Amino acid sequence: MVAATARSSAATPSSARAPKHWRCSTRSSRSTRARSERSELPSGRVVSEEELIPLDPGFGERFAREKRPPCQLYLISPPVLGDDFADTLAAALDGGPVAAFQLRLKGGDADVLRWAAALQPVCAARDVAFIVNDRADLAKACGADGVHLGQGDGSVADARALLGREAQIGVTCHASRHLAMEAAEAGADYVAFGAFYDTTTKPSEHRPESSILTWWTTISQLPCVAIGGITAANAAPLVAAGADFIAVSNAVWGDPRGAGAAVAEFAAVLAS
Ligand SMILES: Cc1ncc(COP(=O)(O)OP(=O)(O)O)c(N)n1
Ligand SMILES: Cc1nc(C(=O)O)sc1CCOP(=O)(O)O
Ligand SMILES: [Mg+2]
Repeated sequence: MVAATARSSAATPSSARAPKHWRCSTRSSRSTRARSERSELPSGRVVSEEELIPLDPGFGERFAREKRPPCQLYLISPPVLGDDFADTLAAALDGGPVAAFQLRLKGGDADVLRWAAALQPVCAARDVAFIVNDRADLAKACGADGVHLGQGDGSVADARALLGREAQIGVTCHASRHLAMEAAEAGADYVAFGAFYDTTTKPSEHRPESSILTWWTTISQLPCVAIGGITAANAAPLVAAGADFIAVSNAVWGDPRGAGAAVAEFAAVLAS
């Protein structure tokens, strides 16, 4: 995905590719389907199996996990961008290794396209994948490397048809193993779990345990992203649990020392 080998460039904006071995999804689609069955409680409420059988926090210790590339940083833009944000982004990306940057703006199309034009070259010059949030059509319009889709942002199939096989398509999966398996089967390039910690950037009622990352990396080669309230001080358990990427917004853009210093601190955590 956004990644280990993100190779974004101005000339070939869609060239951020996942290593081939990260592309295939789950090892066994048969077990995937079995695990995602749904049951009906006596009350009539339909629940997924995962709600009935919580994950054993020690799950990962009983399985050998394949070695994966080290965890990388995935930056999420602030919700509102100041006039000098292109410079702020450049400072952030120069602070340490960053795999991807997501443009996450909730204003109009014109705002997204204007900022994409300003920020994409900053990312491309540094080999950082440029991902557009929510909208495959806008990702296509600006030649982004990919799109991040929430559960209400359209299907992976439609985004793939529009953006092509090289595009990086990520899917929000909250705290749900079921959603992650569905996303993988639909052809996503990464699954995102969150929010792991309190965050004011995007209120979330979902609070996964870090063990969901361990579970995912045990059953799937597809990269997983951890998001939500992540700081340099609280990232380590998520990295240890298996996150392939940590996605961060406020801890970088809100750092009083500046975004570059914040990225450098994350780099130190990821290197340790
Ligand atoms: C990497 C990553 N993970 C999760 C999200 C959240 O997406 P979504 O649930 O659609 O919410 P919004 O960000 O659109 O408000 C994300 N953007 N990126
Ligand atoms: C955009 C987003 N999605 C989340 C999810 O749980 O899916 S949490 C989140 C906010 C991430 O920003 P910060 O690093 O400032 O908490
Ligand atoms: Mg969304």
